[in-house]
Amino acid sequence: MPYLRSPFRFLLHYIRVRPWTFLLLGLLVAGSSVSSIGVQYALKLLIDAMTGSDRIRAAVYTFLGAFLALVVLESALQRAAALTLGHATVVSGVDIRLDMVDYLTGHQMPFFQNQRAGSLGHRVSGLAGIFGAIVHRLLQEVTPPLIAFVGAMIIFVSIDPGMALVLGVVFVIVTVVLVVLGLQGHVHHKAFAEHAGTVGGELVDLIGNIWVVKAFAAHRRELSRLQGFLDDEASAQRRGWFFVEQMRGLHDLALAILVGGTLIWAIGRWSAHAISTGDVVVISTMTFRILHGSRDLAMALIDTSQQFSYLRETLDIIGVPQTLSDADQASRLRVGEGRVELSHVTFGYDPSHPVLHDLSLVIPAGQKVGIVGPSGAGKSSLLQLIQRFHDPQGGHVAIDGQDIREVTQESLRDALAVVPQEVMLFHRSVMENIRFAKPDASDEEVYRAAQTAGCDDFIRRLPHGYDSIVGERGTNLSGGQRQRIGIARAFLKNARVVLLDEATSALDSESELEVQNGLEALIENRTVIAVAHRLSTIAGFDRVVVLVDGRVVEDGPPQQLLRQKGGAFRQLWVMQVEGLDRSTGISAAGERLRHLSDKSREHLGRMVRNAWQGVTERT
Ligand SMILES: Nc1ncnc2c1ncn2[C@@H]1O[C@H](COP(=O)(O)OP(=O)(O)OP(=O)(O)O)[C@@H](O)[C@H]1O
Repeated sequence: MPYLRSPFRFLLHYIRVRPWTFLLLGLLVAGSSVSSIGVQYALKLLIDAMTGSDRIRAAVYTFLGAFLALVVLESALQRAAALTLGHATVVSGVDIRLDMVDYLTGHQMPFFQNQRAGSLGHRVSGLAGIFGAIVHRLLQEVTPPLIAFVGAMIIFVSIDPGMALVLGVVFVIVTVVLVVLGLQGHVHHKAFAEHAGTVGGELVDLIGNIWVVKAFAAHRRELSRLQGFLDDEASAQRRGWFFVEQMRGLHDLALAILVGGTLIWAIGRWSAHAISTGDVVVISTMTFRILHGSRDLAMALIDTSQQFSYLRETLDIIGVPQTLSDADQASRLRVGEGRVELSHVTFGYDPSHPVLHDLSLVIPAGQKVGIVGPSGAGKSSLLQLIQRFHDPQGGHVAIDGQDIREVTQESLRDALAVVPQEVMLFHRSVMENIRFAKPDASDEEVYRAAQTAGCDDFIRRLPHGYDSIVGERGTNLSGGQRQRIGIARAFLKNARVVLLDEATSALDSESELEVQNGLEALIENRTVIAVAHRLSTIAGFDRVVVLVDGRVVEDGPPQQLLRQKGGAFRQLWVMQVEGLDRSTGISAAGERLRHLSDKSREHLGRMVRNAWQGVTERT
């Protein structure tokens, strides 16, 4: 989106979305500022009519009427401007946040992994706030003093052009000096903003890791660490305030001297009968007004420049171009039987360090494939490529014969049901979380999905059954319960291709048995690609692919692979049957396999056999 590239374009974009509202707003603000000058001028005419030698009664009442009418008009226009401004910023704030979240969801997963979710959320809300603040400053604090200045100059020129020139120059000098000084103080505001950002980040981190804090009895330690950050923030804030107050004091002094000087001069001219009483009144009130306005103007300009820097910084983060967007001519994926093909796929998060090497796999529709291998072999990366969370640097992935880069990401993900290793749940009810897969599913369908996934019983035992709130990220549920809800959600989606990324990793043996039936129902008549550390999950699958360092080292039906003496799959199987748990067994095995990664595949196989010779012999 080009308007995310610069703060000006950003502002302009959201003004253009509602041109009439903002035009009306501009007219109302200008109208109320002009009326306020009219009020001053009507007052001058009124006083002149009252104090003039002829004292025409009718003229006095006419000017009084005009004065009162202008006072009412000014307030009415001001109120209308405030209401329109409120409306414009509120509705634009909704648009901005929706657009930003829409744009954010188009970023690749690493973008989110590299950012704190809390801070991104704050930035999205912050953008709406900044838009409102800038529009408010420009229309309520920059435009009125400028119009007042122009109006005052017109009145002063009609009274005394010399004085108009002097006051005009003074106004410009005072404003420029204040802006220059204010910008120097920018460094204090910047320092405060940075410290405030750090405190915010620390708080999010602390609360997000509250379990660790409690488990390590680190409550006092963390409080004193936080106190350090808060103290730094407080001193930066104090320096900023002190600076602003110094500026205000300086301005008040200049204001007193200038207004006093102007009045003395005006009264001198009035004594010499060069100007009227009304002129003296209008000169003094307008001088006071524009010099006061110069401070508001300077403050508003400084503030706006700071808001612009914050806007630029936020757009630099949120508005980075999306690296993985749909192709221009992308069509919807035409879902067929669910054939998945990876053809010569080479992929690395860092292209110079591939995690998958020239990998080819054809998975016919309806086949159930288990992907096994040591930790870091690239199993999850393979599933991510099928979901197109990344594009491979070489080769391609196709579903039902269509290259997934040529179909819309939405249609691709519609066609896949995924149960990840760590099931993410919204801070919503269980019902809403399961129904997320199919928003129009009836309650009955949700219950059925939950029963199939083996989670109906425990859900009904929750305090509010299906209406129970699962807590942020599902913290009110156990890991196994979350995973079963994840399976129910995938079941409800009813997609042709099912991806399981260690879907049973968080289940104990008892729960696993409960879920096994659910999983079997989920995968029935579907293409299944399952990453599994717990090999029992895939024992009944049609095929097992063993990945080591991003390469396929074995591929075949599990029974056949199990018969291969010294084969990698057999080694892994033996280790689990022998009772070695995942942390001591598979990971260690994985590490050992990984060290052999640079050897040829054949050599690797031989080394694997040797490495686990002892274990094999015991079988
Ligand atoms: N987002 C990422 N950015 C950079 N490197 C990554 C990222 N995700 C994974 N990797 C690296 O890619 C390699 C393969 O990781 P992957 O998660 O695919 O392995 P895996 O076989 O699924 O491992 P595990 O069984 O431990 O889950 C690892 O070296 C890992 O460190």
